[in-house]
Amino acid sequence: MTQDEGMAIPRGTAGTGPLLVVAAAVVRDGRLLVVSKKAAPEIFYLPGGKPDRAEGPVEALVRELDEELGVRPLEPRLLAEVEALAALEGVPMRLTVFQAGISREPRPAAELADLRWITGDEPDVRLAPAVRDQVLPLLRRKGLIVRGGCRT
Ligand SMILES: Nc1nc2c([nH]c(=O)n2[C@H]2C[C@H](O)[C@@H](COP(=O)(O)OP(=O)(O)OP(=O)(O)O)O2)c(=O)[nH]1
Repeated sequence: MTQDEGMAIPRGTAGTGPLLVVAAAVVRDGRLLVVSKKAAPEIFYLPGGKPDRAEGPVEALVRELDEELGVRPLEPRLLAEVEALAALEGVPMRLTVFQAGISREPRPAAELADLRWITGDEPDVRLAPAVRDQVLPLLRRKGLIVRGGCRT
């Protein structure tokens, strides 16, 4: 084994520090787009994932949204940097959230178990802690997510 192989750096980390993840907050008609993956179908969170090595955050966002939903993010703008435990790995995570539109109706890839547009009040949707405790409250404070959604 070479030294490089022995010290392989996991995707989404710089070797130390939190797991780095980028994700999109896509809001339509007062509802937030969340997905679940077949690996953990009971947990919903924002579409996105771990940047590949040397990939910038927006670059990673573009790739992940294409892979997961077959869409392009429109006018992505930084919404928040959130620190929480990663829903799947259970390790410290830094989630960079971009608010964005999407270029077309999402087409969920095979790795996804489900896709929902939520207000956060759905009793059957269990959200990742970062989304439940930080992203959703922020979007509510901004008036973007409303109870019951909105029709406009
Ligand atoms: N995409 C995303 N991941 C989140 C959110 N909240 C949260 O805890 N996570 C966690 C779930 C996982 O532990 C980790 C991201 O994993 P992932 O499975 O989405 O990443 P990935 O697409 O790069 O997947 P992989 O290549 O490792 O299979 O971050 C969120 O809102 N969006």
